[in-house]
Amino acid sequence: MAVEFEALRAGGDQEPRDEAHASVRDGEVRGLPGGNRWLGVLRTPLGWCAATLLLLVLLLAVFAPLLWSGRADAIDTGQILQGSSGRHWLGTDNLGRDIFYRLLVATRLSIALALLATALGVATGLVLGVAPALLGRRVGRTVTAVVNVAVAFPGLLLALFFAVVFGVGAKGAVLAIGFAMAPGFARLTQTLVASLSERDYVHAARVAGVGRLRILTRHVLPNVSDPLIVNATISAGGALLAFSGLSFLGLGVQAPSYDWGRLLGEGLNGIYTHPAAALAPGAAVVIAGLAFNLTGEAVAKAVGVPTASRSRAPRPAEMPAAPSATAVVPEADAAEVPGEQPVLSVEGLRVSFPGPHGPVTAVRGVGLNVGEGEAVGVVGESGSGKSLTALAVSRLVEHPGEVDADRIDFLGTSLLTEPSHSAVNRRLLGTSLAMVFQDPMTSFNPAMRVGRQLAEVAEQHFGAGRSEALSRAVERLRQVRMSAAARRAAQYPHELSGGMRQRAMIALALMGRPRLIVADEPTTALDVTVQRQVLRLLDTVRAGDGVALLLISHDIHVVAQTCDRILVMYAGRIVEELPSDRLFTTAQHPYTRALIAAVPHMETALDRPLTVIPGRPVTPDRTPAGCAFAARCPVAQDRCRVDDPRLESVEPGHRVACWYPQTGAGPADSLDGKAAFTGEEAELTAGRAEPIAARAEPLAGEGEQP
Ligand SMILES: Nc1ncnc2c1ncn2[C@@H]1O[C@H](COP(=O)(O)OP(=O)(O)OP(=O)(O)O)[C@@H](O)[C@H]1O
Repeated sequence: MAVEFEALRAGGDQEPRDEAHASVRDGEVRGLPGGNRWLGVLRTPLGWCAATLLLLVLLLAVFAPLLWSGRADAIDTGQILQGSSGRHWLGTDNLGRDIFYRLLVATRLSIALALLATALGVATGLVLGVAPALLGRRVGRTVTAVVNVAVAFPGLLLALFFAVVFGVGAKGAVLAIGFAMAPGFARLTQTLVASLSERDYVHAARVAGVGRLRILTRHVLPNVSDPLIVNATISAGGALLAFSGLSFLGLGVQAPSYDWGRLLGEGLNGIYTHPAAALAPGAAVVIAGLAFNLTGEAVAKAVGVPTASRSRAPRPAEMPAAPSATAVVPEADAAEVPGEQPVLSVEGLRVSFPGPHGPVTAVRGVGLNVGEGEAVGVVGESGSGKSLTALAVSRLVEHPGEVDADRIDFLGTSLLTEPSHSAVNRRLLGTSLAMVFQDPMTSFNPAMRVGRQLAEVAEQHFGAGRSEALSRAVERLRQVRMSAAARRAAQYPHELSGGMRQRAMIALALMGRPRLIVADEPTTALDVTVQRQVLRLLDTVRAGDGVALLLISHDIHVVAQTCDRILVMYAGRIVEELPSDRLFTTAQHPYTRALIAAVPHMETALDRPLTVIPGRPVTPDRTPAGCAFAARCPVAQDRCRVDDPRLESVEPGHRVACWYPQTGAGPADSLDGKAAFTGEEAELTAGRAEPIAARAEPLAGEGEQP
């Protein structure tokens, strides 16, 4: 019993089952229908053994009491405590009753009580497991702490404790075993829910204003059901063993009822004279327990969930390597957007996470404005804080991340006056802000049809009925040039190609009435052709509907082609802001110029090494004093290593945070010959920043096949 409980507890500590889900979906992507997978598993030794044993146990549980209860209960005082014989295969008990028939009849009670206890354990565990996601942070933390304490107790000890609390008898034992199993399930559920709540499609649902309960029931629980079912099946074997143990100790089933544990206890008195009477109930417990365990393993194999016997060891959590050195940063105001009030206005945005030596600030005083219908690109190396900035303005940074800002105004309303998940923020962001994430596969709930996911926004925000919402979803899919939109709406995300999924994601973004689309690396996972189509689609949407766009990318050419203005981020700060048509001619920050120079292009000489930016980007926990780029900068002076420069305006619409901005006709001029740059930069001219809308090519979505 303890072994099974501990296995369940260990399951709770395992890595989130992303791999499991990935493999399930991979199986589907490879085109294996669900039925074939199950048949395939049934043909394996594990599959047919599990199926045969389970069938045998269930048949006995259903039919044995109907067929043989008369014989099992028949008292024969002339045959008391007989050994095995042709008439009584396993001998008789102290009232002369046939032990073999009693054993068969006891199957029903033994199995039923074990299943009941398992159901109670799973249900209680589920409630405790989802509570932190549903309740506020404080209550959630308390529930998690209680679960953690309960998990620390050995399962056997908990079961015995509850058995004493709930009293002797079958009912008390069911409650005892059920509640003893609950902490393990709660931990497993918490881990699974927590791992899924960081998925893009959950973020997307959250930003679309879908409530917590609905997110949990529609987007999270259906996707964690596989591992829970597998663990429940395996735990049923443990519950059977636990129940037999309690009955054996006299704490479970009471006379005149009997289960295998009770028969085992009675048989033990004569173990030396009639061993079969004790061994047979023990064997029955082992066989039935094996049936549940093997079934659990077979189910796991079919759905692709790693079980305790098939999973790898948990990885230790990643720890920051060095003491936090959060630099003090000069605050920068966002550049003015000419004309009307900006759609988004952010000032002094900081995002920090707790570190071993105090908070580590990953976004350090970012200020930005996005005007009506304007496309603003955020570019920078990996880890520069682009995604966190996007998540922070969308109010999606999760605990323990802390967002602090002087101002985050969206459509003239401050998002800081209300808690991030407040109904006011949800409504405002849900209808007017949309997010498009990098990975179109993780951006959709794999268990829901595409059309339904789109329709959810219309149902949630516009009170549309089911069919009306679905027709709106199909209409939006058509708008993003999805071929056979109605058919695609009825498909699951894995049935669409990567480009189609990203189009569907944009259609999802358009289900509300977005005034701003935040697209975080929307084309990184796509090939070059599809990338162009998606970028052009975003541009068309922007031009057609006047939707503002905040496009995040590590590819400076992608943002230059798509956006009006570019913000270059380094180490959690904006180091340069300029119009994209001036990027290749007048960029002044050495980092921006290095980024431009590092991108190979058609004219790049293939016989020379590609240009790279020397050194590595700084991490938030090792941000140095002074300019964070100084250690990699070919023009840095002593001052750069001491004082961090402010983001200062150098000309209208152009701001640079550098003590020694590089001026000249092209980014390469003043840096030519320095370590980070080559003469190839000179070839990067203004003509390269051709806006996508200027091209006459049609969108080529129709021909795309999944
Ligand atoms: N939940 C978190 N806890 C601690 N640090 C985090 C967390 N999320 C992000 N960071 C850190 O914040 C920094 C900025 O992360 P962010 O994801 O914004 O970078 P990015 O520029 O978007 O990079 P990429 O292009 O690779 O996504 C990184 O150093 C990252 O390690």
